[in-house]
Amino acid sequence: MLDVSVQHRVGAFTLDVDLQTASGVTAVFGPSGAGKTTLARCVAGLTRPDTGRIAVDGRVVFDGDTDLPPHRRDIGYVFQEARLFPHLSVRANLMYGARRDMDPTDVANMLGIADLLDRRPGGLSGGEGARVAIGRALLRQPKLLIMDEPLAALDARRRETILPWLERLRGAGVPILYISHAIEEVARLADTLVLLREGRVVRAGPLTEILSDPEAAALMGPSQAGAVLEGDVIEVADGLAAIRTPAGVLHVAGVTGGRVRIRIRAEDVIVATQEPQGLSALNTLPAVIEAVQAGQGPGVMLRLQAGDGVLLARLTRRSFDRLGLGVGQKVWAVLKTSGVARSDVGGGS
Ligand SMILES: Nc1ncnc2c1ncn2[C@@H]1O[C@H](COP(=O)(O)OP(=O)(O)OP(=O)(O)O)[C@@H](O)[C@H]1O
Repeated sequence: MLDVSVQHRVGAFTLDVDLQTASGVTAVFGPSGAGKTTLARCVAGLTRPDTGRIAVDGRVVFDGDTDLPPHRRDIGYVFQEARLFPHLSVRANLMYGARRDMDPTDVANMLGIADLLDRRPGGLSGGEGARVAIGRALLRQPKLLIMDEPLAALDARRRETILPWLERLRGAGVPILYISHAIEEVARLADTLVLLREGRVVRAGPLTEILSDPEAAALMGPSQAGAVLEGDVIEVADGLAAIRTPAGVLHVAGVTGGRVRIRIRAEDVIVATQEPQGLSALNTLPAVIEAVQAGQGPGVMLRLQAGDGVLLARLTRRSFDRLGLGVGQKVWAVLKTSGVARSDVGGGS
């Protein structure tokens, strides 16, 4: 879908990236200053890299000879702020740059903005404005949609309301390059994860694989680490959903049905050497320690194989030593399930 090899220097910073993405959502994740926006701008044609080659859907948009302007690259770009035209209606904003014979109805329905078509952007909430901006980009029928921190300008509550719409976008078939430094967003939306640091790709691969890799967790910062499990709701009772995941059945509140993704933060996993009794936590899974990654600080990251699923657990070195833990040992993982996301899309695990 996207084939990028670019080198670009700005001031003291050098971007040097080789990246090939598949269909679906590719998240580019990294700390502030990693070069995420610079990469997105090079792909979109807003920044001209010093050297390199960029192909979108097999078509070269930049190399030594070619440098197509942004509007000829068949790329949609959604920025942090919606950047809507205040004097145009929502409908006219949506249709801006789209083929005249396009009908915005389907896209407006998908994004839940069909009732807003005759309004002006001035009266829209931040979340509504963001959805209009996404709809406008989609209506140009891009070969690639770049979303650069599209939720960063929204508060936590608005982010929460718009994420399900973005989850629906995953099913719309347009490949998405999703730039973010918010791991919760990335864990909910992405199929493929690219870790960018200091202008370079340090890891790239399937999201679930990278998020369950202790070495990648160390690169991302241990407080961000957490494996993602995908599963199906098999029953809902007392407000709790039973979800069948590869790691076992988990019970989670706030989920109604369908296929879901659950991010389990490494900090929310407690490890016990015996099956715990009389515990308030709902989710206890038998597991085997598969790998141990010692950090520079007081923490140790464990990779646990639970059934056919993988979990990460972060313990203090002191607890690790006290419990006499090691690779190959059978343990019990006790989960404080958090960060549960509803996802309509059967991404498979
Ligand atoms: N015009 C410029 N002149 C000098 N340095 C620049 C310029 N533009 C970007 N940089 C530097 O390039 C580096 C990468 O910036 P970039 O905006 O791509 O990072 P980012 O990963 O998107 O960060 P954030 O998450 O904070 O948006 C930063 O160190 C930034 O200061």
